[in-house]
Amino acid sequence: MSQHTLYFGTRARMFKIANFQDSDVKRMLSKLLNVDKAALPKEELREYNEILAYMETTYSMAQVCLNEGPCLPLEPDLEEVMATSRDQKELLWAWQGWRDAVGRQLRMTFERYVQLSNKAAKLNGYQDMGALWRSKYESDTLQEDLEQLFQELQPLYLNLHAYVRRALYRFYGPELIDLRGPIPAHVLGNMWAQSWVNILDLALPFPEKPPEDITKIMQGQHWKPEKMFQEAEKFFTSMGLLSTPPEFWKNSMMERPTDGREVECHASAWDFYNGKDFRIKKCTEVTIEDLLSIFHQMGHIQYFLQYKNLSVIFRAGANPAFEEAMGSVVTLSASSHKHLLNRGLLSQQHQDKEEEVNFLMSVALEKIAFIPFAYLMDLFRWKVFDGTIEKDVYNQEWWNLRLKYQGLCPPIPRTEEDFDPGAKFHISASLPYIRYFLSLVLQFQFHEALCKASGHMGPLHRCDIYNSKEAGKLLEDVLKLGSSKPWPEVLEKMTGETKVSTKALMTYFKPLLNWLVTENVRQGEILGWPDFSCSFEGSC
Ligand SMILES: O=C(CCC(O)(O)[C@H](Cc1ccccc1)NC(=O)c1ccccc1)N[C@@H](Cc1ccccc1)C(=O)O
Ligand SMILES: [Zn+2]
Repeated sequence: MSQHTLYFGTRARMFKIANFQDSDVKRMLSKLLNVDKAALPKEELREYNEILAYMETTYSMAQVCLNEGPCLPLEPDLEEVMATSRDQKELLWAWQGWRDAVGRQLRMTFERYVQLSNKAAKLNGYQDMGALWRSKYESDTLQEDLEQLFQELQPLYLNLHAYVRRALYRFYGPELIDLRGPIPAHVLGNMWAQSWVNILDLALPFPEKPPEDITKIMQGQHWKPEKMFQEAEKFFTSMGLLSTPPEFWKNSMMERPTDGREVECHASAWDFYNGKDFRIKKCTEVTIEDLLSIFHQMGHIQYFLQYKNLSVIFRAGANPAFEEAMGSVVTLSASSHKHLLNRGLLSQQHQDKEEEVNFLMSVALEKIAFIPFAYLMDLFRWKVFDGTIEKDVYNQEWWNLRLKYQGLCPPIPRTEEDFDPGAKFHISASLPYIRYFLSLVLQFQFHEALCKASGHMGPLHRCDIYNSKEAGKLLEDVLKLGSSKPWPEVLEKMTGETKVSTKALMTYFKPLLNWLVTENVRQGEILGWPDFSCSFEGSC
């Protein structure tokens, strides 16, 4: 890949872009100029690839061993513990064990990774690797725009945080939860506290009206991974979009291999750039969470299929957030009560007002809780790359950001022997993350546009674009463009707007925000975490 990139990058450097008129040619040349890590001298490129391989292998092979007995991998075992255990000691065991097994091992390597990354970025004409990552968004106000989006979403997050803190206080008590302080990071139902949907049972607004357990229904109906993939594909073809070729079903890895092969289980979608071979790699479990994850991956595949006739250089999303948003926007319809009922995954016909608040809470625990996490992941790395965060304070600076943006703190004291950011896949795999923050806002903006195109009337959270050929056409026209046009033009084609806007997201969650504010006022909640000195024994 590096040889190919270098060959074309070197040739592109022989031309002066300003001398060309054709906007496509100018766009192609400017994209070809960035050769990423291939700019490194041979020896350093080899070292860099070894470092990348070591970090990703360490992550994918890591396990946490019980005193006497089996060792548990992250997927599905440790994630299952984090999702279902309500014993804070067991949660702490998994949380700490994972960070000891991965983060600690990567600390030194990560320091060398930063050096070589920045060297490669400089050889491509960028200040540091963070600048190179940000350049993919072709905007010189990216960081200010992101901060603005984050600020607009703060009221929603702060109200959710205060409400969930109260729910956890009710369950775990004052020795663990400080009602005026940050929340310990191990009791949110997820290894990185990036999604809180697994503690919905503790945070249900109307517990007397619990939602049906879709995972149980899927297992009761004997769903298998292949059927989950077919279900996701059917959503896209129902909109008149493209079906997957035979190679996809032959070459994808849909389950963790049982023949002893060690695989990287973090889900991913792959384009082999030959117009025929497209694959998903996922260690699928039969759960609703994995079904929605497969919708996300199938969104990547649909993008591959739609832009496969473009020049290779344009076979990418309009920007990295568009790539992530396409699958997630379909997930918004697929997870709606209307859709799940229609697909036989729910039996309860009618959803009353209170059940609707419960539903919106489950979506908020997934999507709103995610906002500050997705934002801080690259705030951290951009500061590491630009030298603001020096290597001897990596871990405390990570937790400063986790406190400032997420209102979390570590359940046990951390030191600079630890490297907690490394315990997240994307940091060990050198994968940028701001794309998911931007995708979160974009997917609601897209959802609103597609719902409008489908003729949907009524609240946004009841919209299901399944079977809508009009929505499919709108989506197809955008996906076909790949990265051949500047993304504001593509956004305008889809939504009529040229700027990313939180309006649609706020509209979607309006009924929940109203309920949350009323509830938090009734409880006299403090929004935020003024008591951030982690003095409580046991908590933080
Ligand atoms: O990481 C993912 C899903 C994996 C992926 O589809 O984004 C995957 C990441 C990856 C894995 C290995 C190599 C490269 C990228 N991205 C792709 O498969 C992908 C990305 C761009 C183009 C084509 C495919 N989601 C994020 C954020 C997220 C997204 C949606 C819901 C919840 C959470 C996470 O789990 O923290
Ligand atoms: Zn993705």
